[in-house]
Amino acid sequence: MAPRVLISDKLSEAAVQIFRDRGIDVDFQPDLGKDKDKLLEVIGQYDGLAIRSATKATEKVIAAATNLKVIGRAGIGVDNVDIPAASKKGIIVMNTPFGNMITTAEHAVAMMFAVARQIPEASASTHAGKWEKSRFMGVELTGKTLGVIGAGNIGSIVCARALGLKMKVVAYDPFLSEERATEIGVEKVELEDLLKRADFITLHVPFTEHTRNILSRENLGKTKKGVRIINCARGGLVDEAALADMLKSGHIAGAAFDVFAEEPAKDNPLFNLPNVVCTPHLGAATTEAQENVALQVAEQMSDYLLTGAVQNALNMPSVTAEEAKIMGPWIKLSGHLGNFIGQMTDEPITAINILFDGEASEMNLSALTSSVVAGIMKATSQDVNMVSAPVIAKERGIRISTTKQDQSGAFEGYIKVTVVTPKRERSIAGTVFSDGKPRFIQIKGINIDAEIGAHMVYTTNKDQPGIIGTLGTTLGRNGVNIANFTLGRSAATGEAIALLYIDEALPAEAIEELTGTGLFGQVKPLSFDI
Ligand SMILES: NC(=O)c1ccc[n+]([C@@H]2O[C@H](COP(=O)([O-])OP(=O)(O)OC[C@H]3O[C@@H](n4cnc5c(N)ncnc54)[C@H](O)[C@@H]3O)[C@@H](O)[C@H]2O)c1
Ligand SMILES: O=C(O)[C@H](O)COP(=O)(O)O
Repeated sequence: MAPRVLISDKLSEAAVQIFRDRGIDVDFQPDLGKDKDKLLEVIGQYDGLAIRSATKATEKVIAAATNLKVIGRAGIGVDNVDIPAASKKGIIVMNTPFGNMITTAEHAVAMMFAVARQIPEASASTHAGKWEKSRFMGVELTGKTLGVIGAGNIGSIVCARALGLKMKVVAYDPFLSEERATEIGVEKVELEDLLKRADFITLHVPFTEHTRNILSRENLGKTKKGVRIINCARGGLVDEAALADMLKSGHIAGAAFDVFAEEPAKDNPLFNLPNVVCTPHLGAATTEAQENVALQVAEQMSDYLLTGAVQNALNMPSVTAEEAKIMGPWIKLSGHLGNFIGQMTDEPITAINILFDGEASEMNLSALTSSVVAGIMKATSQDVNMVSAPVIAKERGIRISTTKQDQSGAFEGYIKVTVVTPKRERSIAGTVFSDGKPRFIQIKGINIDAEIGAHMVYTTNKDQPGIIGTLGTTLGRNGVNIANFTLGRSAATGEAIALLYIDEALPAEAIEELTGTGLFGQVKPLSFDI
C-alpha cells in the first residue's frame, strides 16, 4: 500500500504534485493544522506529516500518530515540533534549512531600510493625503555599524548584503570561527561589544534555552542610544515589554519585527508605537522560497518513505539514496549483530563498543551505529527503531563508543559489536559478502561462517564428539528442518559453538531435550527480522 502523507499547513501545491508523482497518497488540508482536535483525530492514518509553523506537532499529537514515520517542516524553525517526543517514538523530523534563507535575509534587510526611513508610516500618511515631508527624517545606512546576532545561513547572507550597502558589520556568534568571520568579511565580537557599538542590531539565532531573551531588559539597556532593532528570527529572543519602554523613552529609535513572543500576535506591547514596523511572520513569504521549501520537503519525505534515504533530519544522521543502496546490507548486518547480542543478554547493558573495519569504516558510521543500537533494543521492545534507539540508550545511561580500523585480512571489512554488562562482555562480528548477504563471522572470538535466517539456534558446548549428531537427531525428531549448520571452536578454551539456521522456530520440547542431555552450556533460540 502506498504511504499516506498529510499536508496540514499552507504549503505550495508544488508539494502535492511531487508526492503524487512519487506514488504517495497525499491529503492536502492546508487549514487542518489550526484545528488541534481534528488533527488528533486523523493523524493516526498517516505515515508522513508535512507542515509549516501553524501546525503544532505536540507530544499529544505525536502520541496519537500511531503510524507516523516522518514529520517534514517546509521551512527552517522546528520549535513547533516536539523533537524529543518524536525521537522517542522513532519519528524522523526533517526541515529544509536552505530553501528560504535568501528570502528571509532579504526581509531583514527590507525591514532595516523600512525602520531607517520610516517607510510604512510615511506610506500610510501619504495614502491619507497628508504630504508630511518634514515629519519623516531618516538615517543613512552607509557607514553605520550593523550588529548581527547569529551568523549562520541567514545571518551570513544579511552580513553580505550589509557589506554591499557599505555598512560595517560586527557579529556575535559563539560558534563562528575567526576564519569564517574573515571569509564573510565581518568582525567577530562579544555580545557586550556588539551592544555598545551597533547602530542597527539584527537577530538570526534559533530560539533555544540559551537564546531566549538574549536581548533582555538589561542587554537592551547596554545598547547605544538611537539603536534600531530588527527581529526576523523568532519571537521570545527580545524582551518586548522592555523594548516598548525604551522606544517610548527614546533610548531606542526604532524596531522592525516579523516575529513575536506570541503568534498570531493580536495584542503586543510593540503595536501602535511610532517607528515600529511589524509584519505577520512574512520572512519566508515569497513565491520562490515557498516553492523551494515545498518541493524540497516533498522530495525529502518521499525519499525517506520510499527508499530510506535521510536528508536534513534533526534527529537522525543523513543517509543519501545512493548510500542507502550501498549501505542497505551493512545496515541490516548492524541490526542483526545488535539483535543477536540483545537476545543473548538479560542483564542491564552499561556500554556498547563498535569496531568498524575496512570497507565498513568508510561508511556513514552514525547510521550503522544507530542500527546496531536499535537491533540491541529490539530484543526487548518491538517499537524501537534507528531514530529512537540512541535516545533510549542515552536515557538508560548506556555509553556508546566507536572505533575505526583497516586491518581486515580475509574480509574487505567487518563490524564487531561488544556489549558490556556488570557481569560480562559479549561480542559478535559480521560482514557482508559480495552477494550482498550479511553473515556472522565470529562469536566470543571464535570464527564461524553463518548465514542469517529468520529462525536460528545458538548452542555452546565442550568440544567433544557427538554434538552434531545430537543436535541433528533432536531437531529431526521434533520436525525441525535445518537450512544451514555452522560450527566453530576454540583450541585455547576447548569450547565449541554452533549456529543453526532452521526453517521454523525451535519448539520448547526440543530445547528441553537438548538441555536435558547435559552436553550444552547454552541452547538459545533466536529470531531475526530478515
Ligand atoms: N521570519 C521567518 O519567517 C524566518 C524564516 C526562516 C528562518 N527563521 C529563523 O531565523 C533564525 C536563523 O535561521 P538560520 O537558518 O540562519 O539558522 P542557522 O542555524 O543557519 O544559524 C543560526 C546561527 O545562530 C548561532 N547561534 C546559536 N546559538 C547562539 C547564541 N546563543 N548566541 C549567538 N549565536 C548563536 C549558530 O551558531 C548559527 O550560526 C532561526 O530562528 C529560524 O527559525 C525565520
Ligand atoms: O522557520 C521558518 O522557516 C520561518 O519561520 C517560516 O515560517 P512559515 O513557514 O510559517 O512562514
